[in-house]
Amino acid sequence: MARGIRYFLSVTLKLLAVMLASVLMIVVTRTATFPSYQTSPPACEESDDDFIPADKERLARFTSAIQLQTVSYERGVGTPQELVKFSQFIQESFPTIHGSPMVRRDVVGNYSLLYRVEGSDASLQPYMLASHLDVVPVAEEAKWVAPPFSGELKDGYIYGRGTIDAKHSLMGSLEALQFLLSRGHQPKRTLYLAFGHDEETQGHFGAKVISEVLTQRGEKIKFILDEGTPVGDGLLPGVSKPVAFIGVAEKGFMTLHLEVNEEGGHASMPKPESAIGILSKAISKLENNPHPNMFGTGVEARMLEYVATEMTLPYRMLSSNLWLFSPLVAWVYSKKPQTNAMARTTTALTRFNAGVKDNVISPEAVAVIDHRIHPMSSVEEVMEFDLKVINDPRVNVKVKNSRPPAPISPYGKDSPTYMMLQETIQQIYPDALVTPTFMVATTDTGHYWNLSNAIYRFSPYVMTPSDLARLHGVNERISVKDYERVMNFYYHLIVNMDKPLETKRHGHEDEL
Ligand SMILES: CCCCCCCC/C=C\CCCCCCCC(=O)N[C@@H](CCCCN)C(=O)O
Ligand SMILES: [Zn+2]
Ligand SMILES: [Zn+2]
Repeated sequence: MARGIRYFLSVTLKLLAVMLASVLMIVVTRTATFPSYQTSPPACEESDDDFIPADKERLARFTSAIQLQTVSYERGVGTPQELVKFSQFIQESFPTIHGSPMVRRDVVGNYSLLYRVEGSDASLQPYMLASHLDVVPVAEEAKWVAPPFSGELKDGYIYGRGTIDAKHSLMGSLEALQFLLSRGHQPKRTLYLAFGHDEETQGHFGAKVISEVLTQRGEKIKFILDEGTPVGDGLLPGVSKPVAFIGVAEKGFMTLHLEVNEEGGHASMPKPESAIGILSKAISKLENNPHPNMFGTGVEARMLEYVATEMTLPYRMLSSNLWLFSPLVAWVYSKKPQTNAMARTTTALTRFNAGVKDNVISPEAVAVIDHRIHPMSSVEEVMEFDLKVINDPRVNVKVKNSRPPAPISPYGKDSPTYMMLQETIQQIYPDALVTPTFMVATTDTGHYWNLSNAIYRFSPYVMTPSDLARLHGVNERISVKDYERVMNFYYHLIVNMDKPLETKRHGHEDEL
């Protein structure tokens, strides 16, 4: 009997050893032979007169744009006078654009701007560059090193609300267009510039109306580029080179209104449970029960694979073997807010209101939850999960607002438009790696899904880990160098969009 057990154990151990050796071999082989998704930057044809310098005039225009306090507060509550001023300022600052017979300008939804620059080849589908005129309000003004609406230049940086979100792309694309038109350039492909005025409150009166206008015109758009993920410096562990993240998708969102109504009364005779207590328990359950970690099921995994060959060895091994290490990477990702946001549907408790007086038991308690929905999940799945977690019929849960995750736009070598974007990025950042990702925040592109199946979100400035907090936060800023890159990025993009969307180099047919 004992011999039998010994034999069984030794066979099992041998089998395990063979399995382990095989797994090890696969891991080593994949690490050594994993394909590279990076392409070498296109040859540099740049000359001095093929470059937009961040000179005094251009910087002054950008500063003036930052000084306009185009704040969006709540849906439908903004700063109309400032938006009108911004619109006038744009008209005065870019006379070549506004005087060109090729350009049609429409004010849409009262304050948003839609420009159409007529291309010479009507057989080509138009494309669209998008941004927004509005900004978020300023909090903690005392902590700013320069006044938040000053556009002040300090140590090579321009400070101010809107410098990175997102007046750089609005002004940068206008500068590029003005530069090209002033040299007599007519684009081959028709180009739209779309600037919503209420992106920060979901674009219901701006981008949504722009989309309706374009739909009425029967437009189908070749590709759309909006504000988005940046060129990260130190954002991706294991990669020392800068990484340009192209947002090929975007999380959905669901804003929930939670309400509890109970009997109020005199604070001297409380019941065991109050409206405040019941709601607190519900939201505490939501916070303690995060939505499932979905890392490895979507674009976030491709993001790592695209840069795997450029990573330091341990990271390279993990990223080229996600079939095995996905659970480990998922766990690591869950540890930091910015990576956790890529791994799961997030739950942010953003408002909590109750009570009117110290000695009155509040009959009502209200909270707001801001969920950002992972591209592999859905509005329905998130709601079902929450109701199960709360599991209390006294908590009334209503959806204030929601949007499903965005469809995933084509990416990689099979997508000529993505490759064109990649090459344009490399013209500005020759040392950068380029990888697809999804946006954890939302953009106006949520209103453009019916216009195009190729929607990208990218902002051509560099962001370090410590810059993350500047976004919607204190000391938002962009370097002069980066603003110069932004202008030149749009310049190259417009020029590149006049070349055939290619084709031989990537093995595809020319397409419209
Ligand atoms: C491994 C990490 C790799 C991550 C790489 C990306 C790092 C992310 C860095 C920057 C993202 C910049 C995003 C800027 C766009 C912000 C858009 C925005 O503010 N949207 C608002 C819309 C509000 C609508 C009303 N709820 C939002 O999402 O809240
Ligand atoms: Zn923005
Ligand atoms: Zn924003």
